[in-house]
Amino acid sequence: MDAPLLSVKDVSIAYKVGALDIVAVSNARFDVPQGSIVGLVGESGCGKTTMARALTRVIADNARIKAGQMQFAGQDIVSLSEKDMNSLRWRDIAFIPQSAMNSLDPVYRVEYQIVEVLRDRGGLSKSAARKRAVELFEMVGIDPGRLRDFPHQFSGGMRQRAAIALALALEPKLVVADEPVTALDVIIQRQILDQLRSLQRELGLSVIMVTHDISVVAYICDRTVVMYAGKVVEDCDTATLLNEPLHPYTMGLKNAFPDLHSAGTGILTPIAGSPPDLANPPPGCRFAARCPFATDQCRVEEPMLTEDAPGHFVACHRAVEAAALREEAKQPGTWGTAA
Ligand SMILES: Nc1ncnc2c1ncn2[C@@H]1O[C@H](COP(=O)(O)OP(=O)(O)OP(=O)(O)O)[C@@H](O)[C@H]1O
Repeated sequence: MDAPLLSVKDVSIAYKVGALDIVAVSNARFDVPQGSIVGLVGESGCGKTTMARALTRVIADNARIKAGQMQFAGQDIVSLSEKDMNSLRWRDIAFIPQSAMNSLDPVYRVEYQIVEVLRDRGGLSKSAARKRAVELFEMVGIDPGRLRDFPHQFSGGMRQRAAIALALALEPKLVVADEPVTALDVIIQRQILDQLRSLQRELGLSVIMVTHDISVVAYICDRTVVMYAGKVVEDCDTATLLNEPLHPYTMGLKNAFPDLHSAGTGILTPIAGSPPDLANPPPGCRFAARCPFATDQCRVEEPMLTEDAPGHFVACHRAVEAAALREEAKQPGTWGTAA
């Protein structure tokens, strides 16, 4: 088997707020195989964006990567000099933010912005960059006649496509997309995800798709990493994750989202309660207070992420009983009773 394009190993990232250390990502580990789409999924605040941004090393001033390695194509992103990291950005690792307005500047025409990236970062001449901008717009399904528009003249879906075009400008190996379709309606979401999928196949890209929505993961991701309160709790291929999840949190997430394929008529069951305070996380399993299956052991002893079956990682003391727990998890009453 090929070496993964990216290998995240025991990464911890903390924010300093006054005297507090908020450990937003704690000992995260996962791989991104070459040419695959890997979902990073979990509720708001679980550390997905922090993890994703750390891959480009564009993190908040008060954030620090405290430990771990991020091996990307043989280089450790954590220990690269700022100069080397800068040459990796755009060219090897590109970022698509949640709001395209974070990558498109409202005061410049879209063409100018794409051409600037191609000239500055890619060393293209002005005429070659203009030609490439036309190709990129065609690639993401926007009429190149719209290149001279300003971002505000685009619909939300077009802006997001333009942000994808910008990210793909220099043919990166890895695209990190942070909730790229969250702000859009479901039909446009599907169109953009389909487009991203076909571009990913065509160009042999690897993609990290950050999302809180497990239906997005189901729709597009080959593998999925589930995060809870800064920890990776499950990581496996998406079909297994959806059909035979081992972690109760994954079981709960599945009940909580509509299916992107369906009209969304199924009954949704939220997971009662909220995640713990990351400045003062509880001992044991961080999900225990909301887990309908938690035992005394779960409340005191932290479960380690272990490989339960080849390529299937889980951090749960009760993983061996998962088949029975999955049946219980399907009952809506199971989820309202967490302490
Ligand atoms: N600049 C910051 N300073 C202090 N704490 C922060 C900062 N940015 C994020 N956090 C905290 O870090 C934790 C993880 O946030 P992060 O944005 O990575 O989560 P997320 O899963 O991407 O959530 P969302 O989907 O809401 O963006 C949260 O508790 C958040 O409040």
